Amino acid sequence: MSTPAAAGATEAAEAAPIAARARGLTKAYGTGETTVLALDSVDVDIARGRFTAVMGPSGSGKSTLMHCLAGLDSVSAGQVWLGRTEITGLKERELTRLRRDRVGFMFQSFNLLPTLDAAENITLPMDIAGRKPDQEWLKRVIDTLGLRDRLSHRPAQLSGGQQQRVACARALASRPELIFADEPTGNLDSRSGLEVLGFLREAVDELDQTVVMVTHDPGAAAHSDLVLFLGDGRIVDEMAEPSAEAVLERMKRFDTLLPDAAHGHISTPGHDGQLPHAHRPNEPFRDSRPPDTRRSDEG
Ligand SMILES: Nc1ncnc2c1ncn2[C@@H]1O[C@H](COP(=O)(O)OP(=O)(O)OP(=O)(O)O)[C@@H](O)[C@H]1O
Repeated sequence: MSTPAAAGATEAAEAAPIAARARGLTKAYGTGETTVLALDSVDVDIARGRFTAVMGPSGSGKSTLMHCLAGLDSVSAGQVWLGRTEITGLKERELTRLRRDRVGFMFQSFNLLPTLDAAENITLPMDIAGRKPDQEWLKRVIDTLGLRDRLSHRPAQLSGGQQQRVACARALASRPELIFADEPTGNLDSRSGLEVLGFLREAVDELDQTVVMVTHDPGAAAHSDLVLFLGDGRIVDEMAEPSAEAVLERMKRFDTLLPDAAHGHISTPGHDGQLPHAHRPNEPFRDSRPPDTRRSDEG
């Protein structure tokens, strides 16, 4: 199903296993004087089998980047590939099929259907696609997430953490090439959030899945292999093997100076010296564990 343009990227994709790639990705909202440049010529490679976190101040373009990489939003300029398939230029029907077959999504709001029980919610995307779940895989996902005795419960009968675990299982059920998680722990208490992060980590380490997670939380980002930092619609930095402390320190730098290369000057961000969302009173993860123990208490 590759387009001719995607065929050109095939060799590169084979040389370096990437799950998603963007080149010159630009996204503008609105027109004329009200135009907002949400993404400004972003080049990014999402490595296969890795856990990538996307961080940055509020309005820096995190969600837009995720939506464009996932084919949920159109781009204004540039190219995006999912695996070897160039998705920019695909028709909506092709995009829908591609998302359904190859991408898993987890959102802060869970997006579970209230009339279906947990088991039905987990397999819904596959049912819609007319695909039979791999029962062995499904069993593993359900057991790892501790959902075995909750399968017949509807969302209203589940706690927030359990609902998010169902959403996590749904994202994983079809063994997608790439899982996008948008603030997956945002609505969870500390313990449930750690569980979900632990499972995403395990999905990468044990099940060879690829995860891209947008988060405001340095502690959550510390579960990733690589943090991409967005500022003003550009990737301004990255950090491998992050610790919560190092991510927090990097985020603090957004509070003082933001390079505004597009306009050739340094500007201050438009908020009041607070980390965007990172100082939320209910923020569950930051500094909660020493970096050297961050993977041992999960699973
Ligand atoms: N549908 C839209 N129409 C107009 N502007 C938009 C739209 N969606 C996003 N934007 C603007 O694009 C910029 C990037 O938004 P985006 O939601 O990607 O940022 P973010 O980093 O995810 O922010 P947050 O951390 O607050 O969720 C912002 O200036 C935002 O106001």
